Amino acid sequence: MFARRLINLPRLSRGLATHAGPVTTSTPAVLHLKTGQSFTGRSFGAPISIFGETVFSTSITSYTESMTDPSYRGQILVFTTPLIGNYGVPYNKTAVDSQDVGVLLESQGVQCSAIVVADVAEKFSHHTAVESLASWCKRFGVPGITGVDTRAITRLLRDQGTTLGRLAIGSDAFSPAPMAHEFWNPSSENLVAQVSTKVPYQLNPTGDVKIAVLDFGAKANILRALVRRGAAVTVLPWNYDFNSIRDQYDGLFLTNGPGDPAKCMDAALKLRTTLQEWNKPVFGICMGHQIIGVAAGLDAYRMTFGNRGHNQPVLALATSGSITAGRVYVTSQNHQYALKLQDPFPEGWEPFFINCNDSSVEGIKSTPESGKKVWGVQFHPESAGGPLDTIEVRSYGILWSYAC
Ligand SMILES: NC(=O)CC[C@H](N)C(=O)O
Repeated sequence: MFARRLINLPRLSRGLATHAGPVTTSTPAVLHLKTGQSFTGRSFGAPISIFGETVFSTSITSYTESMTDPSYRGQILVFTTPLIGNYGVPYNKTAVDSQDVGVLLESQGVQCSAIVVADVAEKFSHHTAVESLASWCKRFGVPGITGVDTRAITRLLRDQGTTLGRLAIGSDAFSPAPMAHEFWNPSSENLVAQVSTKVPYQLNPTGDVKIAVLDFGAKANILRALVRRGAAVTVLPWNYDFNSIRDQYDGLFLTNGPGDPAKCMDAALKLRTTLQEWNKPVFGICMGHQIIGVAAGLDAYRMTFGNRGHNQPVLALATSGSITAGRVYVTSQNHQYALKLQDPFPEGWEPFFINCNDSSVEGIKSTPESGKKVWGVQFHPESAGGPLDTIEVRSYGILWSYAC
């Protein structure tokens, strides 16, 4: 597959590996926060003004993966790492066949609404790079602001919590900040319905284990991870009635996705029936984990500023598969909501991981006595980008448990 991917890369990708030249303009840009603060800088990317939910990520690398993750839909993403864009953007297409999801990054295009960086790289250099971060943003209609104090913005977001924002570009930058009621709130919409597949499709149909995937806004690497382990994958819209076809499958997977899990109650109620009546493996990541938790009887809540970055430590509370109770794993995360830790847990369920920084629930599983094989993790074991500590979670999630 690797060789095929190289063959399919266009010549362009090698010819333009390094670029020198200005990527910013002198066009002014202002980031307004609903809480009243404004930050003035310079514009890059698309010269358009937008609203969004302002969040910060502590990831040092993988801006391309983060920005193409559908879970960032509607968000103005502040990078705490000062220099962003220095390795450019790779060609985002791979071979299109039934075994490949067709993209190198996490989806076809940029998903976040805007980005905020201290210092956008004027030069980029990487052997896979075909364009600058600024030109990529421009092509996808995504504005950026550079030259702002991202440390100050991050401190505000940590203290005040995730805040609605507006990135005003060009002449809009000279207009007064919007009134509090004018800020658009992406969480008021069903973002999952916007990013989920509209029609079912298959990957690797000749695979030996048949997995149905409920798509809440899947990162491509989740689908790759299943296909590479030999699964025949059927991707279904987020609210598809899986119970009507479940007999055809060996396992069910629920993906990550943007926004408030409360917007996906329909899926959680259908899943409750699945969990009651079906004993095959079910596994979920991030939004998928939250939906499993809600279906199991737990509550989800909105965190103050969420967890976003590739350096989030989680403590395992149970031993299962390659995971050992008492060990800490470094994980990749991107979430604003979490499941409430309650005591006791609903019957048949137990906490699996807990966050070492804020004690939020990072994983749940069915108990051994329940006779079920159900797991959910709040973090991203598929690690694109991010550390590989929990990489095996994805195997035992469905395929390992099926094989055992
Ligand atoms: N990455 C995700 O799936 C995010 C889950 C959910 N939308 C949240 O923000 O908590």
